[in-house]
Amino acid sequence: MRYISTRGQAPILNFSHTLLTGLAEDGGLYIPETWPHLSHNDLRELRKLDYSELAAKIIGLFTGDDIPAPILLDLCKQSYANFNHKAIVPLVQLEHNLFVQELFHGPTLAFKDMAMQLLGRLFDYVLSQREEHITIVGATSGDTGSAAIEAFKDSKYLTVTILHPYGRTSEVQRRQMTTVLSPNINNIAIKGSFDDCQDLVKSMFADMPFRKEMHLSAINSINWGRIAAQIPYYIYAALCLGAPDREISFTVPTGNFGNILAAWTAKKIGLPIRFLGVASNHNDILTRFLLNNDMSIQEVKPSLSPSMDIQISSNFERLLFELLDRDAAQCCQIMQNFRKDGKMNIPEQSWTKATQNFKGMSLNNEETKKAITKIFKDSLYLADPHTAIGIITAQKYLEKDVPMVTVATAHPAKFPDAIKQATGILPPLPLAMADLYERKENYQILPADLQAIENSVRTVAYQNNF
Ligand SMILES: Cc1ncc(COP(=O)(O)O)c(C=O)c1O
Ligand SMILES: N[C@@H](CCOP(=O)(O)O)C(=O)O
Repeated sequence: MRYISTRGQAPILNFSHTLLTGLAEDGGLYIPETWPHLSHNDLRELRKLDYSELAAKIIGLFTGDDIPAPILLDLCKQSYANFNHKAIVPLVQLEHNLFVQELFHGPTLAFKDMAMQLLGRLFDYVLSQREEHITIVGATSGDTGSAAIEAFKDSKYLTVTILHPYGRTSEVQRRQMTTVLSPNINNIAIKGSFDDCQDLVKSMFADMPFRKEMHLSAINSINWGRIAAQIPYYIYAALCLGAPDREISFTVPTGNFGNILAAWTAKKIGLPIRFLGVASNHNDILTRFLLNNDMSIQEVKPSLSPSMDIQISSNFERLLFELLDRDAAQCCQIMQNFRKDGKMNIPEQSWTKATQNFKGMSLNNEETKKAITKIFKDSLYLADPHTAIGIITAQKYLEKDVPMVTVATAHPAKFPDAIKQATGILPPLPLAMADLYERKENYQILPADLQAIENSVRTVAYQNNF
C-alpha cells in the first residue's frame, strides 16, 4: 500500500513511513494511492469476527506488507484489552432504527482511544524495528491530547508535546493531560484557540530544519494512521445491524473532520452507507458549506462541546482531493487560497458531490442543553454535549427503512458542568480517575509564538536523551 500527498509534491511513501512522517512535506495530507475494496461477500465474512479481529483485518488493508498480519492482530488485541466494555464499541438503541455506538470505553473516555491505543503500539513497533527516536507534536481541543498522552507516556522511543487552547477545554480534559508527569510528556497551554494550536503544529512541520533535527511526527488525524484505526467501528456497527444486506447511515459529532472521514472511507471501500450526518456546534463552518457552499472562516467561539470548537477542519482536504477527482494541483491552489482569503472556493460540481454523501446540522449552546435534557427524558440516555448534537442530527434525518447510528464520542463525565446544567445530574468519573481533581498538574502557558514552542519541544526532547 502506497500513500500520496493531496498536494502532489511530496514523496510517495509506504505505511510505516507515512505513520512516521505525519504531515506531507508539501503541506498536504497523505492518502492511499488506490482504495482497497471489500465485496459484499468479504463483508459478510467479517461478521464472525470480534472487534479486535475485525480491526486487524480492516487496518491491515491500509498497512499492507509493512506490519505482518499476526503482529497487527496482536497489537489490536492488546489495544482493546483494557477497554471497560466487553463489546469494546457497544450499540445502544434509543428508538426505532436509531442507535448510539459508544466509542468512549477506553482509558481516557473518548473515541480518540480507539485509534490512539493502537497508534502508541504501532509507533513503538516501527521505531523498535528501525532503532529510531522521534518527536511527536500535537494539537488538541481536549480529547486527542489526553488519549495521546495516555497511549505514549511509557514509550522510550519518543517525546510528546501537546498544545491545548488555554482555558478552552473542560477541567477533566485538561487534568487528564496535565496530571501525567512522565518525563517524555510536555503540555503547553496556548493563549488562543484550537485552530491556533493546529497552525503552530503545521508551522513546526513547515520549518524544515527543525522538522529534520527533531524527526517530527504527528498524532492528530492529519496522520493517516489515525484515520485507518477509526474505520473499523463503522464497519462493525453496520455488520451488527444487517450490512451489507441493508444500508446504514451515521451521524458524527464533527470538528477536525477525521472521524467522519473514516466513515466516508468505510463507504469508499465498500460499506453500503446511505449518508453521513455532520453534527456541529455554533462553530458551524461545515454546516454552512453543506447548505450553501459557504466555507468561510469565522472566529472560533467557545461552546459547551469544546472538542468541536474548530473552524479549519484539517481532514476536509482529503475529501476535497477526492471531490476534485484527485487533481492535486487544484487541491493545493484551493487550500492555499483558503488560508490567504479565509474562504474556500469549491467548484459547483464538487460541492454537489459532497451534498450527495453528507448532510449537516449545527446546534448552539441553548439547543445543546435542551438536546441533552430531551434525550435523557425520552430515552433515559445521558449523552455528552457532542453526542447530543449527533443524536439530534440523527433524529432530523432519520429514515423509516434505514438504521441510523450516532457515534458517541465522549463519556458524559468529561463534561460534568454541561450535563449538570441540562439534567441536574453530576455524572461520576470512573473509579480509576476518581482522584483526578487531587492529582498534581504540570504545564506551561505560552503565547502562540512558534519560536517559544519550538524551544520547549527541543528542550524536552534533549532532556530525554533524544
Ligand atoms: C468528544 C469529541 N467529539 C467530536 C470530536 C470531533 O471529531 P473530529 O475532529 O474527528 O471531527 C472530537 C474531537 O476530535 C471530540 O473529542
Ligand atoms: N477534537 C480534537 C481536535 C483534534 O482532532 P484530531 O482528530 O485531528 O486529533 C481534540 O479533542 O483534540
